Amino acid sequence: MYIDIQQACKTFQSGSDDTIEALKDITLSVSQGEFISLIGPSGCGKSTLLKMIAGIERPDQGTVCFEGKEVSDLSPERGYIFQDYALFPWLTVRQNIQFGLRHKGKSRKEQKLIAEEYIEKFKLTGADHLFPYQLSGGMKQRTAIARALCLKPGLLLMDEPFAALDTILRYKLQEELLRIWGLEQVTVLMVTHDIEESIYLSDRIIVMSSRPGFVKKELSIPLERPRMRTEPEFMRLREQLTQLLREEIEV
Ligand SMILES: Nc1ncnc2c1ncn2[C@@H]1O[C@H](COP(=O)(O)OP(=O)(O)OP(=O)(O)O)[C@@H](O)[C@H]1O
Repeated sequence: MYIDIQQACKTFQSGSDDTIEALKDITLSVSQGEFISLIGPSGCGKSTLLKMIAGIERPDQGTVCFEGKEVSDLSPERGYIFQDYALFPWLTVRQNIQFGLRHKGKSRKEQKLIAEEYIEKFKLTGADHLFPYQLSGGMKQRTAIARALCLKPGLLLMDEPFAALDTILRYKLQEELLRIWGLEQVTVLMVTHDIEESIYLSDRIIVMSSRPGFVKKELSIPLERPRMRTEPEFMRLREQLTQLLREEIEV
């Protein structure tokens, strides 16, 4: 199994005495090449789970394995895209993309060639000399994905990558992400709050319970791509997921 999580638990200390039980007995397996969405109420531990797979957080109990080995540290094999993209503000688009390549020990010539390829692939030509504060939300997002993907990770972990974007741009970038996913043969695990987005993109949707988060339901999406948001099966799945989430969210 590509990712294998067995009964992982995570509790955080908040203040001197209080603890927050974020994740409880998470068991989850992911095959290579799958596109998975994690969906669940706010604060149920989705980001924590993603960070455990990235190697940013460690479980208190249970195991998180990637390609058969327990995750103990960050690795370029597991690209992580933060909620706010975390671009380096003092570097241009091109320099942001080249950054990881330099650290991976690529020669200057290779860095330039690979950066150029990804600037083109992500339609950032003409914006390559701009700094993050000069970019639109979509450009920031494309730079962050290009920066992660140019390192050729096997796994792409994305934390609400489209949350800050307007609907049309979000649709366009969802299509773009599917295109890249098909092209790069990368496995994707994405956190989202958007039910429609999860159905449009995923092979499988993992629905988490409210905190402490556990896997409430796994839903395979049998629809052919490209998917139509208006087709009856899409709408039925949307209704089913809405109902599952409603049960978890107290108002
Ligand atoms: N480093 C930390 N220290 C203390 N508490 C934390 C830490 N990281 C997360 N938490 C707490 O753990 C719980 C789960 O947080 P997490 O960010 O994983 O949830 P989430 O499902 O991604 O939330 P959202 O959907 O709102 O982004 C929350 O109650 C959060 O406050």
